Amino acid sequence: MTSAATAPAPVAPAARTTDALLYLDAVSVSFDGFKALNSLSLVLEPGEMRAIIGPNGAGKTTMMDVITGKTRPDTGTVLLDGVHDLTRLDEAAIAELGIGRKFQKPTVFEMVSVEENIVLALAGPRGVRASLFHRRTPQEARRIEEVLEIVRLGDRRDALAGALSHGQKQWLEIGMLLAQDPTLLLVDEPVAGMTDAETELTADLLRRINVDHTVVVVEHDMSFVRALGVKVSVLHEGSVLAEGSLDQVSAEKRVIEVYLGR
Ligand SMILES: Nc1ncnc2c1ncn2[C@@H]1O[C@H](COP(=O)(O)OP(=O)(O)OP(=O)(O)O)[C@@H](O)[C@H]1O
Repeated sequence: MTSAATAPAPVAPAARTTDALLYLDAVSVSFDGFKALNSLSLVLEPGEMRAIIGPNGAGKTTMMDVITGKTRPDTGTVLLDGVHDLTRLDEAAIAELGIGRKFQKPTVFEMVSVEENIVLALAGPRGVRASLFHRRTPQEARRIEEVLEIVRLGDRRDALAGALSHGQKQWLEIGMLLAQDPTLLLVDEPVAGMTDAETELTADLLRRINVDHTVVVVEHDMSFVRALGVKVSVLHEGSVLAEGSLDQVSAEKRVIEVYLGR
């Protein structure tokens, strides 16, 4: 029998330690001794949109992998909403908490319509047949309309996703992410391969999404980052080299040396 003196202390609910939506502190990741992240610290306020830039190999993808649970850091703190320790959760649990990620290459269901792609994303794990044939609730129907409108694909709703342009496929995939209404959207190089006009529209689209979502965008295209008009973090060799407006970081000597001036 356990005596009162040795009984385990009651577990207190996790105390909120920061007001940040996303809090990374001193995060390091090594691959065979090479530090892909080297004591990276980054704080994202609720409702913020942040652009992440930096040369190839700076650690941008690895940072996204750590946030989504794909890669476990060797050391460091990663908190969502000040209470959820993301280093202890797997990818499914992190997605469940409301972190959605869009990879660089669009992965839409090409053989079904644009609208059906949104329906499938909205349904989550309900299964393809069940989601395409079940009767939509008014709330679901409203959400589908809203998402189609935000990603500017209302007039292509009946087109097969496979028939869309590259840019439209990217927007559709962003729409599929939005359908699940994540708290935090991570978007990896959304405008790579887009025309200038599509790039401009994508900046508008992300600004619209940022009205009610927190967003992190990794991108190399500086005209796009300028159009976003948000705070920028420059990564280099696995840590943050500079932070501020694009004009501020662009004026920093080290940033010009390692990235912008090349
Ligand atoms: N699984 C892995 N095994 C070994 N090395 C890795 C692994 N993943 C990333 N790296 C290395 O870690 C470093 C950071 O890579 P990462 O992909 O995070 O950079 P990045 O900033 O996203 O680059 P890019 O702009 O080219 O996408 C690179 O040197 C890369 O080769």
